[in-house]
Amino acid sequence: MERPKVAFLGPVASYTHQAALESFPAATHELVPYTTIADIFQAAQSGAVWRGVVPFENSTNGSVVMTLDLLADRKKELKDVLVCGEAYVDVRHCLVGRLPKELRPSPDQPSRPGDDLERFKKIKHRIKKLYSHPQAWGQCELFLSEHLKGVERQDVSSTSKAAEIVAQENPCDEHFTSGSDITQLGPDIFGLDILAYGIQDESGNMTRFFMLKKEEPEDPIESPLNAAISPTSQEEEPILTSATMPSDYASGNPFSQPTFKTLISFTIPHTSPGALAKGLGVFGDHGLNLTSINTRPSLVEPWNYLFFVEMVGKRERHGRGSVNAALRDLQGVARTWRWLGSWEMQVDTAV
Ligand SMILES: O=C(O)C(=O)C[C@]1(C(=O)O)C=C[C@@H](O)C=C1
Repeated sequence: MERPKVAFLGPVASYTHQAALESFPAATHELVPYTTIADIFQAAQSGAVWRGVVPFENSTNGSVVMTLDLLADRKKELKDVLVCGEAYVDVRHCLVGRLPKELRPSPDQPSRPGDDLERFKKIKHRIKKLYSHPQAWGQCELFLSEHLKGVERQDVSSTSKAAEIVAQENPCDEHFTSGSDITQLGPDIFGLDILAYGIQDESGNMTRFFMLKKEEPEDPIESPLNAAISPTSQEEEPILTSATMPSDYASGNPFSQPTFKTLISFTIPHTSPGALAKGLGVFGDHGLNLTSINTRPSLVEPWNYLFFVEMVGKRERHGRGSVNAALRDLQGVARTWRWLGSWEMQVDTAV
């Protein structure tokens, strides 16, 4: 039987690949590498894949701007893409490259903690260029500024792409000029050596990933997509809700009800004083706990923004509940809004 396709940011061994493997086992899913986060959104929109996995935010370096910009969907080419899940992955960056033969640890000699750093100090002057995903630099700033200050950095589409380039540029130890950081899966796959383990600034460094899908008929009715909301569309919107789940999230109780999260984007009339406070106020009015807020330029007019809010709760097709009620109120104060999905919340392992 054909396995459902899942898109991830390739090549293999990126953190997005790791997140995809954790949520969609390779035995039952076909994991397909894509070059950019935009390609993954497009593959979800076109139905070329059943699910897509994209990074959303990192605990050290914050939001992944590319993902927010695609969720903003300014060209209205991704109108059916919804977030349908999340996953947390521990991100332990490794600097990889090629060690000279004499410094390569022998397989039968277990290496001791700190060995890698001692080795690294002997060869760091040979590193002339670093490659990585832009999001990763900000997670490793302390190590990079202490040991590799001033070394040229080149942004590439993923940490595994960086490792692939480094492997090609350094076919043998005599040609060791560049390094990249990558998951611990990477060095074996690309035939590279780990020059330094765990170079991220924060030991608890984590990235949260979103699972994307194309909207399905059983999903709640889509909101008027980034379009002006007229009073009639407010009445026509058939929002039927049920009570949102009681929130004992992160309790770890296996018998508790699953808890959901919802992502909404909206724009406000910027010249109207208090518009943003009113927009955010509707969620508080309905007892909804906001879990993240982001903004991106709307690109409709300079200094106008699109706001993203994430909350605990679920928009449902049938019944009455807090998220649906808040969305009804939001229609009265927002210029445009869009529901971007509701999904079962996962517990951050650091909690
Ligand atoms: O380059 C990768 O390995 C990715 O999966 C991308 C990405 C990101 O965009 O945040 C994912 C996790 C890490 O935080 C660094 C990079």
